[in-house]
Amino acid sequence: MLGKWLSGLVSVDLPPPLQTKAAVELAAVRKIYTTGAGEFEALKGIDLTVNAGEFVAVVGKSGSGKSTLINMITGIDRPTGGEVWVAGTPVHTLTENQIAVWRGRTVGVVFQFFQLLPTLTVLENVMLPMDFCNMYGLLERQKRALSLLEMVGVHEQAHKLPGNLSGGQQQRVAIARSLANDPPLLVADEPTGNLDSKTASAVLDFFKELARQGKTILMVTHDNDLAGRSGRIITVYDGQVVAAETPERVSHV
Ligand SMILES: Nc1ncnc2c1ncn2[C@@H]1O[C@H](COP(=O)(O)OP(=O)(O)OP(=O)(O)O)[C@@H](O)[C@H]1O
Repeated sequence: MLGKWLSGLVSVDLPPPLQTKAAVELAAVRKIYTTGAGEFEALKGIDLTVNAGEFVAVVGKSGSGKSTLINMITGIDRPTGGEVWVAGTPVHTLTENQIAVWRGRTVGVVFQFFQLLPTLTVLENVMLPMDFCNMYGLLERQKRALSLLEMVGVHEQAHKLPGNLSGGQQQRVAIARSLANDPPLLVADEPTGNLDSKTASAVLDFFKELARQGKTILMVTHDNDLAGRSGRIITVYDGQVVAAETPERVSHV
């Protein structure tokens, strides 16, 4: 059943991306949640441009709309209005199947609680996005997964189950997995929220290095010190972007 669905996805066509310098462009993005208590406008017309190779931290109080914003960019959820462009693809126009394929190839996602599959080995977890998108040959997938694990320093754990690794090691595996299909954009929602400060700092260094190599990184964080080490801080307040400053500027306001 799953295999049939996956092979169906492999044949899904995506619109050819437009040539653009921007990695992410949001225009007048709105998100309204409908609940039993009525409608709630979580995003109130967001305009935002992030260029390729930028490392951007997204900060803001709890409930301000950071995760909702990130979910619009990854296609995990859809905007009620406005446009979301990622690397020249109009994400807001894609079908559900197109979004699944597009995300697998274009966006690496890292979560606070790692979300590794507990019954697969570390190696299999990292190979999963390549299997899902039918990227690289079968032998190449394993080689590539091992080299990504080596890059994040956990290759010796490759044949263990995630539950046998520390939190910091699991997050490194999750980062390796997010890079499996060599996506141009990495989106991390509170990636260090469950890590001690030393491990969190190491994860941040790793993101900085990836940005230096040309990846675009968007990281939601509650940690102002870590945000200050990114290239740019975007502050979300009450469903709106209220500041998009350089860290130097933000640290003085
Ligand atoms: N599925 C949903 N249905 C209804 N309301 C939602 C839903 N998801 C989020 N919200 C509401 O939208 C607002 C923004 O939520 P969001 O999770 O984006 O904020 P956040 O800044 O990421 O918060 P946190 O830092 O606590 O994760 C909140 O008021 C939240 O309660």
